[in-house]
Amino acid sequence: MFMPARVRVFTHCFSSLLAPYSSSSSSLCSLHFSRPFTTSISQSASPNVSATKTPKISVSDTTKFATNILFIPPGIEPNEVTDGMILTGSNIVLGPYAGDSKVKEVQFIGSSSRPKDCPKDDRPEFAMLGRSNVGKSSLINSLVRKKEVALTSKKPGKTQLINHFLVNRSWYLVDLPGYGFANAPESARMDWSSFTKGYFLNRESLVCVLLLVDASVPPQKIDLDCANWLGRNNIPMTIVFTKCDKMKNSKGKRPDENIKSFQELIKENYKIHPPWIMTSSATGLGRDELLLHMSQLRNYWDN
Ligand SMILES: Nc1nc2c(ncn2[C@@H]2O[C@H](COP(=O)(O)OP(=O)(O)OP(=O)(O)O)[C@@H](O)[C@H]2O)c(=O)[nH]1
Ligand SMILES: [Mg+2]
Repeated sequence: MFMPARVRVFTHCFSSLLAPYSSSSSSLCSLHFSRPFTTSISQSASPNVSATKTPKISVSDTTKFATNILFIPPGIEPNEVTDGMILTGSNIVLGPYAGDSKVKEVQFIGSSSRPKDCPKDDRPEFAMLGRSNVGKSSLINSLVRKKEVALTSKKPGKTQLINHFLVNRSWYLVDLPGYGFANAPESARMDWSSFTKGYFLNRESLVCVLLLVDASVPPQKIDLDCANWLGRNNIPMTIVFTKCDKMKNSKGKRPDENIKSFQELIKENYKIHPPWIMTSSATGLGRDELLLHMSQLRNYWDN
């Protein structure tokens, strides 16, 4: 049976034993659930990037404890994981598919108002998804180290179209309109469900969705609903916590506490925890690590 590569490999075993799902999008969730990606990897697959085999050294108690919530990429067995293979500020294990993650050039290719108008060249792509103002466009600028490749604003609703940015002439970063719009003017609201959902459900070249979650606020229902919707539709995601520099927040909880709460809520729905990483576009935190993670997803995809 034909199954897109992304479904075979990178979905995170969304549990069918879910607590009742309250989102109005539940009618879209009739697709089958995938098996854990770790069991669907071909044993004969060989990495197409050079990688030094990490010597087996003892695994700390922390790692042993965390193994069931680590993201273990293709090419590695859970018992091969050592502390040094886990990317800082994340649950992501770096595997043999990780390769050159340097951004040498970036080109803005164009904006599309409909998913069917997006580039048709099948290059692998990563899409930024998240509430309006969470920092999607800023993260693109941070990843490519350019200030205004993607336009940002303090006001929510800045990005209104599907914007494709070609990196190193070989893969795309895709900036998308945000959902939520809690503080946005009425004119900036849009029908996220018909516009952006169509993109996620039909884009064959989508390697992974980067689901951006603001770490400076407690978990929001709309973000959890979004994560659940992606899981139910077998769309692979990496949770990217943004604004982790906002540590001096005197009111409310700190980013690390908010991240922990979000993880706890996500854990209920995923048998295998999706990859997550802490970032800040203001300080560059997590930038290199996220690029490395994307390189391993991309290289496996290309394989
Ligand atoms: N402190 C801090 N501020 C950030 C960070 N990322 C983004 N911001 C700020 O958050 C605001 C929104 O950033 P954008 O990148 O435009 O957010 P967006 O998600 O693209 O928003 P929409 O296009 O409206 O959906 C801007 O004022 C950014 O400077 C971050 O990591 N730390
Ligand atoms: Mg934007």
